[in-house]
Amino acid sequence: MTDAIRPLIAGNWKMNGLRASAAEFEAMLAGAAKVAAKADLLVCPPATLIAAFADKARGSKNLKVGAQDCHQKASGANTGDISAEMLADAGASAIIVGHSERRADHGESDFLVRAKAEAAWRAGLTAIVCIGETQHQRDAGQTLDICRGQLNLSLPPAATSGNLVVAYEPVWAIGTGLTPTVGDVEQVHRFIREFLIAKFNGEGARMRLLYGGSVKPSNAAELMAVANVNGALIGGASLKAADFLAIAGSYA
Ligand SMILES: O=C(CO)COP(=O)(O)O
Repeated sequence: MTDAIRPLIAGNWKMNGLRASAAEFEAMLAGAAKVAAKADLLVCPPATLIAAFADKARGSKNLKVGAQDCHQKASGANTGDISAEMLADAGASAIIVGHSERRADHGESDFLVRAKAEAAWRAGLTAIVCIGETQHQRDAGQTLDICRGQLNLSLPPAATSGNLVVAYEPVWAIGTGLTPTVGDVEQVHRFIREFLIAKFNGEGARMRLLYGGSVKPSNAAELMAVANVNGALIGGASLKAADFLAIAGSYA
């Protein structure tokens, strides 16, 4: 059943990119058509670049622009924050919520992540909810328990295959060059799929489930071929058009 799920290759630029990065984005846009038959592409630049990139991508069916975080409220006295409605207005089509860097650096709880996912939906956007264990938790054999807890508390009950993407990003694999074995990825993704089906029935069977953490052109084909891996959430390698498109090309 999962074979029918259309893959999503998403780039998370994190706190990287200036207006001059538009050239790199344009190269991604130009190359996107080649992989469009097999996968959807999403680039999540810093908030400062969303509107400019979304303007460039307007009308493109191949590549969309997303955001990396949002505030849970629509508007108000929240200095420095950006709402999902503002991101939608800037042209974003999806928002990453609950990235481990937000959970760790900004103390974001599962409850807040859930509220942010609901904020994305309120604005009509897809929520990409991130989960994953730390090295310490992995060493203690708690990987599946941690994932279960995060899934339980971070996913709102109204999740559908249209409004939710789940990204499994083991924290120890992010930016380290380390990746879990194919067997480990398969085990965790199967666990997540079973959780989603138990909670959301048929919708859970169709939700996109991304792997993230040190995905690069040299390991993408192997990771993307794992059962229940329906795409990737890519950090460092998504900053270069050649690498990002090569990863997406694993499906071509
Ligand atoms: O955190 C990530 C994507 O959200 C993964 O980052 P890297 O691909 O740089 O390991």
